[in-house]
Amino acid sequence: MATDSSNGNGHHQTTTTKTPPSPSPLRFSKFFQSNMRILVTGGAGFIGSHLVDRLMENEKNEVIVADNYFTGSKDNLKKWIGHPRFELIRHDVTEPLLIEVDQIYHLACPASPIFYKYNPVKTIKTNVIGTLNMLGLAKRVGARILLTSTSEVYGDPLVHPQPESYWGNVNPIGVRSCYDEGKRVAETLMFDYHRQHGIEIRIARIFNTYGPRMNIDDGRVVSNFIAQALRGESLTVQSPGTQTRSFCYVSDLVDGLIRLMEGPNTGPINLGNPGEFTMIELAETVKELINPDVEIKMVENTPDDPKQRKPDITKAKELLGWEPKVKLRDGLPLMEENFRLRLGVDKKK
Ligand SMILES: NC(=O)c1ccc[n+]([C@@H]2O[C@H](COP(=O)([O-])OP(=O)(O)OC[C@H]3O[C@@H](n4cnc5c(N)ncnc54)[C@H](O)[C@@H]3O)[C@@H](O)[C@H]2O)c1
Ligand SMILES: O=C(O)[C@H]1O[C@H](OP(=O)(O)OP(=O)(O)OC[C@H]2O[C@@H](n3ccc(=O)[nH]c3=O)[C@H](O)[C@@H]2O)[C@H](O)[C@@H](O)[C@@H]1O
Repeated sequence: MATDSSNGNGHHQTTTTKTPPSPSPLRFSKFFQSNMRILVTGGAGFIGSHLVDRLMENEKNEVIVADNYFTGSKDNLKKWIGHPRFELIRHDVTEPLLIEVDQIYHLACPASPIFYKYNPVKTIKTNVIGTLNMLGLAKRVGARILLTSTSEVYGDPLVHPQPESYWGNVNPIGVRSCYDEGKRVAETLMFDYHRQHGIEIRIARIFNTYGPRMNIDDGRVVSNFIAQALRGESLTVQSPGTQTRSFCYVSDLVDGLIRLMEGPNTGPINLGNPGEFTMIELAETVKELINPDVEIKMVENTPDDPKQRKPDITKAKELLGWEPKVKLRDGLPLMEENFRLRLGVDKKK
C-alpha cells in the first residue's frame, strides 16, 4: 500500500507499507505439525550459545547455528551436537545462506574491541553484507529477524543515561567505527527492509553483557579482570578508570532477546542492566570477591573509548515486561566458577 502525504513545506513524501512476505505454508498445515525452525547466526559465540541453550529447552524448536568460528567455538555447543533438533553449519554470513527458517536471531559479528579492530574491513562487511544477506533470507522465506545491535550506536554519549531516542555521538572515521557505524548501518538496513518489503524486524541494543563462556583472552573488561585475578596478575584498569559501564548478566540478556523476538515491537529496545560502575569500582569488586592479593594497575587506554554508558530501560520494562534480575556481585561469582574450571585454578580452602 503506497500513501502520498504532504509535509508542512509543501514537499511530498511517499511512504510504502508492504504486507510481510508469507511464511512457509507448512506453518499453517493441518496435517504437518512442524517445529519452529530458528536460525542463530553467531550461535557458537558467548551470547549465541546461551541463547541456543534456552531455545533448545523448548521441544517445539529446531535450532540451526551458522558461525564461521572467528571468535566462537564448537565447544560452546558441544552438548547439542548430534541432537536431532540441532544443526551446526560452518558458514560466513558475508556469503548468502539458502535455508528454510521461521525466525532468525542475527548475532554474527566479533564483539570484543580487540577482535573487531583486528580486521576492521571484515567487521564492517560482516555488519553490512552479513545483515543484507540475512535480511534477504528473511524476505525470501518470510522469517522474522532480530538484530543484536549495541549500545555503541550511542558512541561517546552526551546524554546520560541513554534512551533509544538518542541519536548518538559517533566518530565515523575512528578505529571503533567498523563496529559502531557498522551496527548503525545494520539498523538502517533492518528498517529499510521493514518499510520497503514488510519484513518483520526486531532490534535489541545490548549493553555490556558478561557471563560464563566468554573467551578467556577476549580483551573485554570483565573477562580480563576475572582471568587476571585467578592467575594472580595485576588488574589492568585502562586510564582514567573513571569511565563507566553497566554490566548485564547473560541469562537476563537472553531472556530479554526472546521476549523481544516473541512480542509485537520492532524496537530498537535497550537491553542492559542500569547498575553503573567505574572501571576502578569494577576492579575493586573483582579484587574483593575473587583475589584480595592482586594489585590494580593503571594502563594506557585505546582511542574513542566511551566515557560513560548506562541504559535507560523504560521501554524494555513497559513493552517487554523485562528488567534484569542478577546484580553484578551475584553474577561475578558465577562467571568465576566457569573461569576456574577452564583455567584449572582451584578455590583456596
Ligand atoms: N557481549 C556484549 O556485551 C555485547 C554488547 C552489545 C552487542 N553485542 C552483540 O551481540 C552479538 C554476540 O556478541 P558476543 O558477545 O556473543 O560475541 P562473540 O564474539 O562471542 O560472538 C560472535 C559470534 O559471531 C561469529 N562470527 C563473527 N563473524 C562472523 C561471520 N562473518 N560469519 C559468521 N559468524 C561470525 C563468531 O565466530 C562468534 O561465534 C554480536 O552481534 C555483538 O555485536 C554484544
Ligand atoms: O556493550 C556494548 O555495546 C559494547 O560493549 C563492549 O565494548 P566496551 O564497552 O568498550 O567493552 P570493554 O572492552 O569490555 O571495555 C569496557 C571498559 O573497560 C576498560 N578496560 C578494558 C579492558 C581492561 O583490561 N581494562 C579496562 O579498564 C575499557 O577502557 C573500557 O572503558 C563490547 O565489547 C562490545 O561488543 C559491545 O557492543
